[in-house]
Amino acid sequence: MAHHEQEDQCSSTGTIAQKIQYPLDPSSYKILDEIGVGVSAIVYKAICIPMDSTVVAIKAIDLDQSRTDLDSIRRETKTMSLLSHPNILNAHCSFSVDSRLWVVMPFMSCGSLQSIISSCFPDGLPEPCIAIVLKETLSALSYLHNQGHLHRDVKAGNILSDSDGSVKLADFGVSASIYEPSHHHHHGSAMITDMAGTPYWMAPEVIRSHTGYSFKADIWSFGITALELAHGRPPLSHLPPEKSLLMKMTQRFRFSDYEKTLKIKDKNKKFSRAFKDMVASCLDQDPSKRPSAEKLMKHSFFKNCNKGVEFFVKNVLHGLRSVEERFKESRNHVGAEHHEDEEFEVGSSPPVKQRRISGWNFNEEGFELDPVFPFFTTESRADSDSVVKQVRFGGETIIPPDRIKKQSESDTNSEESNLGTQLAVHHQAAESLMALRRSLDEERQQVSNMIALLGGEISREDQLMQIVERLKMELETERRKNFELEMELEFLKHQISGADNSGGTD
Ligand SMILES: Nc1ncnc2c1ncn2[C@@H]1O[C@H](COP(=O)(O)OP(=O)(O)OP(=O)(O)O)[C@@H](O)[C@H]1O
Repeated sequence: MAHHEQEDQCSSTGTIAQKIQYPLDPSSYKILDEIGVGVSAIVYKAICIPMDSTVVAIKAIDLDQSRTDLDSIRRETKTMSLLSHPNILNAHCSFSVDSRLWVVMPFMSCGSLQSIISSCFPDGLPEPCIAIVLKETLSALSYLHNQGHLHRDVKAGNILSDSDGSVKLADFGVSASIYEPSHHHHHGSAMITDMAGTPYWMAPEVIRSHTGYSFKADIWSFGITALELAHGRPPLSHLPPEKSLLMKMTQRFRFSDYEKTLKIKDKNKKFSRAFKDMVASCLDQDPSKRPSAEKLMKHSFFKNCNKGVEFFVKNVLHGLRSVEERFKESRNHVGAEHHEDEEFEVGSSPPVKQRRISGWNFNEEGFELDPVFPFFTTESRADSDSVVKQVRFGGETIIPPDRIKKQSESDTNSEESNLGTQLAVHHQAAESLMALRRSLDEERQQVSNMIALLGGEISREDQLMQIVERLKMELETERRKNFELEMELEFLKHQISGADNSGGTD
């Protein structure tokens, strides 16, 4: 039974009267296939029967999971329908069907850039194609910002593409207003104090939330999207999407550090200086230092992007299987290989377990950001001798193949004993760190003694410089190790609360 909550968005205003009005009842549409699943929505490919069977996409949003009322949605969709830009995907119409809101929109036959990457370019797109996609997206963002709107959920999953190479930014307003309804305007400028968007793409000030959300937060997400397109997934996506954890990480995120890791990790992958510079400017911790969308358009990366959409069509879209086929395949794939790779699954609720992704690793030698969670497992209860330690290789966490099976068995059978063992191992690690610190102190003392003995041969200034240098290095090492332990502890807490929750429901 359909309720026509959504009035005609188009005919009521003379300004866009030429826009075709799509029917507002579900019986006018025939659903053909499922093409995607979001957090609380399913996206279908459908035809609109009275409209010469035009192919459309219908996003069916579960209103029970939303915190807003239909009036706000209606207002938001109305605002949206007044916006018009070649790189913005406008919905045809929307109406409610039982507890779902159907948003009918043009069908973009290649789906989202996220779906393209996940099925065909797991390691990311070639730079000239990234430039094309980002340029089009930025043009949409610049328009939105100039009109006084924020997007609040910029990511590859919301950039859609058609087979002719057109690129459109989608999900403006609808999802944002539905999932995150309360907007507070401070001092006349648009500042939103609630959480919006998806954690990995969120700017640090948005995660901290009390400082508010402004246009510059969209620019941060744009920078993260650039990295997502370049490497197949956003930074930190191997961490559980808990905001508390991501807050700590994002605040420490420095693009320069991140870049160093990538150099070590992915030697064959070379990006231009202009690209890196553009991304770095978006990922400045200080929002006021990030460029506006308009200014970013003038960046040399976009100015020198001389390849047209044909290049994108030829190198990415050409020969791509249909979005529905890819979606089906990804679902089967996820079902079959779930135990091997627990990365983000299209169509599932956000993952609660640690995801073993080797693509993003911040913890190379001499590098501060390393949220690597050591993967320990046991063959027998709390027997520290039988603990299988992870083997770190080129920044990836590799579990010896013969251990994987045992590990997955023990994962399910003795999760608690694993946690116990992990805590014991962490305790040991903490102790060995203390021991290391003691031995460093001793060594420092010996060096001082030596210096005192050799006093006549090295100048006092040089001696002091040497000591300072050495202490600096030691401090850096300690800081890194402490950070590592802190992250591991967070992860363990996360696992323990996960185990508690699942224990409660059994
Ligand atoms: N208009 C469209 N035309 C073609 N495919 C679409 C369209 N809209 C969405 N899709 C496909 O459906 C998938 C899921 O879309 P949806 O907007 O629900 O999820 P999302 O943006 O990835 O996640 P979230 O729910 O967090 O916004 C997209 O990745 C895309 O491949």
